[in-house]
Amino acid sequence: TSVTDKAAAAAGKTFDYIIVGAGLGGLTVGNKLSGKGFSVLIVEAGPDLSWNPEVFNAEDRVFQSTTCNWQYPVLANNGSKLASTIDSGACIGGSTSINGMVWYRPTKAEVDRLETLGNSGWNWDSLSPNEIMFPTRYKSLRVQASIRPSMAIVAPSTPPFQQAIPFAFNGLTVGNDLSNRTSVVSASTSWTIWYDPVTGKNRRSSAADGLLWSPDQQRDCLTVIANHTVDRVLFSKDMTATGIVFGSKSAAKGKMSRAYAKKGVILSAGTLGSAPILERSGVGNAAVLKAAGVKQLLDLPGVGANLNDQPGTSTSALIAEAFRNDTSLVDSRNLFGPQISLVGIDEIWGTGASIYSNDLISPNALKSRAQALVDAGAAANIAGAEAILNTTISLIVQSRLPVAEVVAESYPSVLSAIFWPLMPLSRGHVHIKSADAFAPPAIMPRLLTDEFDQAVAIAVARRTRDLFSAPPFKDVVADAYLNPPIGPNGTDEEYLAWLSETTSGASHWIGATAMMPRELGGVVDAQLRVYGTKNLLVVDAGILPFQITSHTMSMLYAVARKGAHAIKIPKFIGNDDVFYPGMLRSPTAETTP
Ligand SMILES: Cc1cc2nc3c(=O)[nH]c(=O)nc-3n(C[C@H](O)[C@H](O)[C@H](O)COP(=O)(O)OP(=O)(O)OC[C@H]3O[C@@H](n4cnc5c(N)ncnc54)[C@H](O)[C@@H]3O)c2cc1C
Repeated sequence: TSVTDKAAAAAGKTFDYIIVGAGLGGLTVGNKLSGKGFSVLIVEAGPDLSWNPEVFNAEDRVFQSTTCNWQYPVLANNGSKLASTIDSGACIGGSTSINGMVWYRPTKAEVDRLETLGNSGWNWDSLSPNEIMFPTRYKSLRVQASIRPSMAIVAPSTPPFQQAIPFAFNGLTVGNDLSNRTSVVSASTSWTIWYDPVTGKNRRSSAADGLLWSPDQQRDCLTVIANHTVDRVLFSKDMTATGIVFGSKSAAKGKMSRAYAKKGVILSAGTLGSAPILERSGVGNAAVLKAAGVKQLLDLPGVGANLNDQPGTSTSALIAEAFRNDTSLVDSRNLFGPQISLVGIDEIWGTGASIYSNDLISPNALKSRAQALVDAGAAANIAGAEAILNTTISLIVQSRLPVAEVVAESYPSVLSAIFWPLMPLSRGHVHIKSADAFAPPAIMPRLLTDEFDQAVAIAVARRTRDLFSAPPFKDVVADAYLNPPIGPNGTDEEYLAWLSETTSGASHWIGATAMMPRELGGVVDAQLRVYGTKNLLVVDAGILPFQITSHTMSMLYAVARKGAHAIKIPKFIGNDDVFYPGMLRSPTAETTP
């Protein structure tokens, strides 16, 4: 494998495939295609930071670090610029170089819903979720990589949360393994890490670590160019993708180069990167392209719409001074300390859940929700908006999947409950503002604009505070209302005001190049091909039309694997496959390394 910063390695050259973005999707597909002998060029906007401990050392992970982070600017619902930014991986490895490393499987119900939304062949059986796992560098270390015994199941340091969480969420079953969940549980989780016996530390299993740097994954026919941004896709007259225009901002006068693809161009620039590339290439909504000064080649109004993330924030309580060194209570920033609970509408509202489910399934409510999305430019048309909303609603109401995730953590002076609605109905958009490849896109997430999402967030905020004022925390907490500083009788309006100030995306951005029928506003078909084009695919998180309850990574490795399959590699799953079944072992079966 050749990894370089030099445009000359590709300028004017022709490859079988060109992949845009060296993140989870791009590296997975690149690994598969080059593994079958195709010549592959991957162009990545960010640098190689594999040497940087903030990236490789899982235990020194820095939250919201500026390292390898686009920190995309973000717009409020009224169009004004917010002070907060959006985290997204900006180096080789993409977001897997900076993410939270939490890993568990999606459920059958939601995977099967991809097919009922009109994506033939996308179901539980064909995606083989029982084989969904992450790549790691050393096969021999795969058991340690899946989960460390010290944090297996419920981390020993978290029993107080285990005791308290069912108090806050009525009827919540305390389970032990999110990876194999069949219903709501409260548990620790698996991490995309591997244990390095040489340093005695856990290393991050990023897509780059497992698929690019790994000694047994080297290729003669794979070239990766770092520090070069892809501006646009080149098309022939019949809209066949023939290559890309790319360049580095620092090169003299931003000089751009071209590279050519015989068999295909694959966009894997992430949800917030691929839609802008399509738009700069003339593919998208007519009004957006006109405003940006880009000539439209293909009308595809769904590009950039349907943008979605889970709206996250956290409540916290102040621990009384006498208990701040109590290790049975405080996990001291233990990487494996957080305990995750997934809660459904029944655990949140009990018998009152029917008020919400009746509203969700009401045809009139559906119509006005869909109209609101179209009016906001968050859906291409009413039929598409209704189809997507209905999919999520049926997962909430019929399948009774969890609607919120609560991550409980304890620090020396505070107990904290980070949470987000898991299956939001709110949608936003991401578009270009100009044809400048180096200008950030205009991102308007419109988080918590749907009343159901608001209701879930308000209720979970209240419930997590019940948790702090109940046993076993009651006697050790000095102030159960530290954040938000809203007392026990806070109104919905007070909570909503706090939520709108503090909420930001959970970093699971999806949907801006959604896979669904074109007439519903879809951007790619079930083979991940961009409608109306030839030899152009999108393989990244943007193709997921609705949220998955398992964080995105596990699902996306399956998407990328299926994407590579769609490119028709003969004998795709074989001995050379890098996804090791050993990862699937139940955490209970782990042994000390
Ligand atoms: C802070 C954070 C925490 C997260 N935590 C978790 C977690 O704990 N568990 C989990 O399952 N998921 C988590 N995720 C989500 C998960 O990592 C992402 O969903 C996943 O990596 C997305 O894969 P992707 O291929 O779509 O994009 P990415 O992996 O982001 O890759 C896109 C790549 O394209 C490059 N690029 C963008 N534009 C261009 C351009 N114009 N030219 C060339 N290159 C370009 C980017 O620099 C990037 O390297 C987290 C994400 C973040 C950011």
